[in-house]
Amino acid sequence: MPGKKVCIVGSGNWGSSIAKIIGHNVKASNRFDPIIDMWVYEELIDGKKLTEIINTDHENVKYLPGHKLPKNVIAVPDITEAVKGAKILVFVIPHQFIGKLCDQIKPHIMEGTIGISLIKGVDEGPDGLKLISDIIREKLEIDVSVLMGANIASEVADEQFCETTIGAKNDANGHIFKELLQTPNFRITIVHESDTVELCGALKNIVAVGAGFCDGLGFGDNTKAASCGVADLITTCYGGRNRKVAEAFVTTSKSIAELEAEMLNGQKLQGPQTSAEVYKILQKKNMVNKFPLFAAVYQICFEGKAVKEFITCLQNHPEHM
Ligand SMILES: NC(=O)C1=CN([C@@H]2O[C@H](COP(=O)(O)OP(=O)(O)OC[C@H]3O[C@@H](n4cnc5c(N)ncnc54)[C@H](O)[C@@H]3O)[C@@H](O)[C@H]2O)C=CC1
Ligand SMILES: O=C(CO)COP(=O)(O)O
Repeated sequence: MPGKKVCIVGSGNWGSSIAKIIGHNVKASNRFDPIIDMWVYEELIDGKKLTEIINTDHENVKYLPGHKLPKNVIAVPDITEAVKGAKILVFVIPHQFIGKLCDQIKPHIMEGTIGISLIKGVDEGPDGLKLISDIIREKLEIDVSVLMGANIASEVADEQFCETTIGAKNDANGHIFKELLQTPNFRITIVHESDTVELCGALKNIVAVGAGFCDGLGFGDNTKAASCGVADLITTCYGGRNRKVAEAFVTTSKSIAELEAEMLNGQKLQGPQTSAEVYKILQKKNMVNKFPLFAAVYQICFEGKAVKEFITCLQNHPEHM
């Protein structure tokens, strides 16, 4: 029986790192088709199409420069072409683009297709918070697992050791994804509580923005750790893009949007937007007071609250009263 075709939906910083892993792993297993299609949001780099550069030089020169992708990873600019015939879909795009993309993919979904989301973010549903995996699940009517962890893309691409978690409601599918994604330096644990895994991955980005504020304001380690938990939180609060841009927000007094464009060369922040989505949900549920850190990050990023008030917001936590 021929191996199942895999399509990677996305090709940013994390998408390209994951493509490196998947490209290698499919060669070692007859469960998968050895050719991988990777959907690339087309753009011109010095007048040349990014897909052509990737397919010729085997490097995503914009989003993961300095790393060669395996030659069996083929960049495809048309999403319908990329997903054609695929039974395994790996979603790895900034969360704000997922809804539209799923609508384009839907007519091409084959029976028995499964998906995994590596996307950190949330959306707002009619009853409150909506998981990105739920958007994919509902729009495409497929089983969706998630993968989240303390996984800064460039370090994974450098093959530095790290751990990650697959949340899989369907155990057998979780194991298929583990075979597709695990390497000696990218160790995977599978758990059933998929929603919890996804929620932690999404919400840590808001905390990372808070950590960047602390760095920008020159606070010490105790203060920064007051907003910090474990694993992905630690990583993101020291090494991530959300933290870096939030620090520059304090030291340059430019807007988050300006800094994102200036500092990230097309890469996208997930933290500020997640804080906005979460804030709206908390308001609807009358729960803003229970989440002072999330509320403060939102108000500083979007409502002009002075960043020097950041700690004041946290000092007034109801738990401390
Ligand atoms: N970069 C990292 O270290 C990690 C990222 N993640 C998560 O992975 C997800 C994807 O992030 P990255 O791969 O880092 O992306 P990125 O932030 O590096 O790149 C942005 C990507 O969005 C694409 N894009 C721009 N406009 C678009 C549009 N209108 N429609 C569709 N795509 C468009 C760009 O072509 C590019 O591929 C995010 O949810 C992020 O939180 C998770 C773990 C690590
Ligand atoms: O999710 C990440 C590390 O696990 C990357 O975080 P940033 O998007 O803040 O770089």
